[in-house]
Formats: sequence, C-alpha cells, structure tokens
Amino acid sequence: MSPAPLSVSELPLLTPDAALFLDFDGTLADLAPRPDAVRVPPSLIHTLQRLQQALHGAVAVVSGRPLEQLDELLRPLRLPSAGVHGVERRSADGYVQRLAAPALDRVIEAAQALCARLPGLLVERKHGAVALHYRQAPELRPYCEAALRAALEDAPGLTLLHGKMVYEVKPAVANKGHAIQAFLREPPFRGRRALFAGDDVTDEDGFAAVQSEGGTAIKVGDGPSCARWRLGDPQALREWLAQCAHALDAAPVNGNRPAAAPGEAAAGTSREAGPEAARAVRAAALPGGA
Ligand SMILES: O=P(O)(O)OC[C@H]1O[C@H](O[C@H]2O[C@H](CO)[C@@H](O)[C@H](O)[C@H]2O)[C@H](O)[C@@H](O)[C@@H]1O
Repeated sequence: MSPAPLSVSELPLLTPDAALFLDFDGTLADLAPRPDAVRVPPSLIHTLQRLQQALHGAVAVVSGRPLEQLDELLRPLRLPSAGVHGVERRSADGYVQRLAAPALDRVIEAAQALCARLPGLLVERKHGAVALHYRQAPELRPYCEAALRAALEDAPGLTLLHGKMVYEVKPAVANKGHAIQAFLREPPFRGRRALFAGDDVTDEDGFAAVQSEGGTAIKVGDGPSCARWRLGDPQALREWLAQCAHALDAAPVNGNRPAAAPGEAAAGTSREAGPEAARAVRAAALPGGA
C-alpha cells in the first residue's frame, strides 16, 4: 500500500503513551548534497526536547548514521539512538551495544578504488558498515552497485542496501526493525505505542516492525512503502512534531494513561488544553491506521 500524503493538520497527534522513533536523514533533516552538509534547524532540537519530556524519555533516533554523528548533529541532545542501521544502539540508560564489526577490507578497497578512478564518489566508513555515495555523480550508480556486488561475493553475513543516492554494505542481521523491537523491550519504551517515521527503503523494516505490534508507521516523501501513513517532506514532519509537542505540553499530565478509544469522548482534555489536545486524544485511532 502506498497512500497519498496527508496535510499536517490531517495527521492525528501523538498520544501521551507513545514511543516515538525517528529516522534522521530525509526525515528529521532535509537531504543535503553531502553527509557533512546537513543542517538541523534549532527549532527541531527544541521540539525534540519537549517531546522527550512529555513522553517520559520515550523518543529515539533510528538511523544509518553512526551514534557520534547523531549526537553531534542533535547537540546538546543525546537521545537513545540506533546507529548504522542497528549495528550500534544506545539505550535510554546510556548503555551502548555494538555488533562485532565484520571483515570489510574487500569492500573498502573496492569502494576506494572506484572513488579514486571516478571523481564525484564519496566513501563513508562506519563501525561495521561502508557507504558509497554517488549523489554528486548520479550517472555512476551502476558502477557503484557492480563494484560492491563483486566485493560481496563469498561474503556471507553482509548485505547491500540501496538508499538515497548511496549503496551501503552492512551486516545482514542488523536492521532498523530489530533496533526498534529492542528499544520496545526496555524502559521507557516498554508498554508504549510505537510510532516510526522514515523516508527511505532502509526504513521499511522499521515500518513493518511497528505495524506488526499495532503501532504507526509514517513514510516521509515519495516512493512505495508498507507504511500506512504518509507526510510530504521533512518540513511537514517537523511541523507535525512541533504541534504534537505543543498539544502534549498542554494536555493534563496523567502518567502513561491509555489513550481514549476511537470515537470516545475526549477524556483527559480540558478546555484549557484546547483543540490540539483533543486531536491528540483522537489519535487513538492512529496506531495501526486501518
Ligand atoms: O537512516 P538515515 O538517518 O536516513 O541515514 C541514511 C544515510 O544518510 C546519510 O546519507 C544520506 O543523507 C546525505 C545528507 O543528506 C545525502 O548526501 C546522501 O545522499 C544520503 O544517502 C548518511 O551519510 C549515511 O551514512 C546514512 O546511512
């Protein structure tokens, strides 16, 4: 299923019992010509801080980037995060788990050799993975794919991902779905209703994981997806997150109270809380989205 994008005001708001999982590039942040050219609007940091508080810490980033890059980009925030598509994961208590890095020498050699021969490519080395970017030279895509596929012959346990203008080699066992499921087994995420927003094919495992547990998946931007909800672009997602933060701030604090059933009166909303809080309670219809 590949639904049409909703406007920001059509998407129900987060409920106080949500566990929020967010992809980074192309979802929270606009795509940029190079990985190091990405800019994070200061208002986004503020929104994420408010959401973290309102959701009792249940906000995590789930990204292909390494943890240290995410921390730098979101400074001073240091959120629970999964990096390198789940190869590394920092829980809410700060504990970091990393899968043992597989042998990537052949892959690195192949990527660097291609890069030296064909200007415009960029190799990104991470713990347990290698990315070969071709955004500056889209016509080189087939060369990137062929070189990495050849390097992956007889390399069981490694897999090739095709992301946005990038091929990435990573351990097959790591994916964003597993990372989200691991968070959901731990406090403060455990027992909450999962929502994951992402933009890329690498986010599809995460979408499937949250939807299989009755949660909500939001695809940001174009392209086929198993996510049942869609927003047009990262700006729309940032606006929606800001509206959620505002409504959750305004809603009466009542711990992890269950959301009202669809159609139920807006219990827990007050006159002071206003229509946004009422929309937050209506969001009980959101998880699963059927
Ligand atoms: O899972 P994500 O948070 O979406 O990370 C996926 C990859 O994102 C980065 O590359 C992408 O964003 C760059 C900056 O906008 C862009 O130049 C590039 O073309 C995109 O593929 C990052 O560099 C990778 O390490 C991530 O795996």
